[in-house]
Amino acid sequence: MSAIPPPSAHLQVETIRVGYQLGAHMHEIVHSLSFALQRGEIGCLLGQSGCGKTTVLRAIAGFESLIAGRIALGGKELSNAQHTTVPEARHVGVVFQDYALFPHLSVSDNIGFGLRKLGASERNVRIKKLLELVGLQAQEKKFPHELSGGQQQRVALARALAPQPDLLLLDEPFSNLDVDLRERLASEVRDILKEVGTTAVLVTHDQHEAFAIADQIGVMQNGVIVQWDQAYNLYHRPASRFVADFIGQGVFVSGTVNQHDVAIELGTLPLCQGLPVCDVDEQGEVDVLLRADDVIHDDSSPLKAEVVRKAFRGAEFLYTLKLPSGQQLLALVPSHHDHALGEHIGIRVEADHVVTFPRQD
Ligand SMILES: Nc1ncnc2c1ncn2[C@@H]1O[C@H](COP(=O)(O)OP(=O)(O)OP(=O)(O)O)[C@@H](O)[C@H]1O
Repeated sequence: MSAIPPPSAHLQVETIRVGYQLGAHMHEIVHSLSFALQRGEIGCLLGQSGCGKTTVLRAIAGFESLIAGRIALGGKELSNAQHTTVPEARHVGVVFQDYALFPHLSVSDNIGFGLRKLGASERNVRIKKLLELVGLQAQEKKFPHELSGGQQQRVALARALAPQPDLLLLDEPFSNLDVDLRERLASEVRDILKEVGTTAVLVTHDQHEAFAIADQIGVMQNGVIVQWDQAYNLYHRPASRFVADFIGQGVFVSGTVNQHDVAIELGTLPLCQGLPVCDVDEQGEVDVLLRADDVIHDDSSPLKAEVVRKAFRGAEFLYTLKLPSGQQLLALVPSHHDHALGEHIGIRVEADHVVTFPRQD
């Protein structure tokens, strides 16, 4: 799935293999992984704990050498199997999960830390600009312990951006923050990176964070990228059952492909709606992915399903519904439709893109 990057890309990660030496044995963690980013693009490696995302980031930063492959930035080769340019010569900034601010330095001095080569007035102008960029003008004299987690992470971002790196790496930068704040800060960070035009790679296990910040997302599984795509396509056109399961909420129901449509317990769904070419991979018995937002609550529908579980999400309920056959579905329903467990409610399916996979028993 990971294609060889185009030679014009700003960041080229090309068939890299990375591992850790355990005694006499090299334990390979990342297997021939490739992706590329154009200048100013934000990429994200998204995957479960232990899949190797941080290892890829460390290889790009120059903390790990390559067993094979190459990494190039701005046309300059930084790593291959024979050579690893040291981290400090790469012009790559890193923002860590734990902020790693200097506790004894003020916000301004933290931001200006990497600007010591500049003259005092140039340095101050740059610090002021960065404070403005991250919205911390009022906090410039404070020390890290006087700031909230979100503010500290903004200082870390400003400090990493100060030397105008060719690439910024963000290693789970929001994982110490509240869930609510995470997504908000992720989209603020996106705005900041877009304003300065910095190319960036983020690693996270949180898909909402990935969706809020990235232009392109690589879903990782066991040291490989299984799909490199935009968030919309990962959700609506997952390339594998693993991606379908990992991204978003949904279930698989059994179906039978019949020329250009698929018959499921809830009716018949067109397989190629809106597509210029109808190219149906699977034939016969399949599993059909139904997202929670594909299942619509409709009192007038003759199709009924029993509410077996419900989770209040504020604006919506996430209902788990049981069909007469026993198959279960998920449905996101506006929360003013408050139905009791055991109640039978009318539903219909409204799926834009029908995604099928070979039947798995
Ligand atoms: N220094 C190391 N020496 C040996 N093995 C390591 C080292 N660092 C990581 N690993 C192993 O490499 C695998 C991938 O680790 P990595 O940190 O890249 O995963 P990750 O996807 O970033 O996970 P997490 O989200 O938990 O940080 C894990 O099995 C881990 O135990």
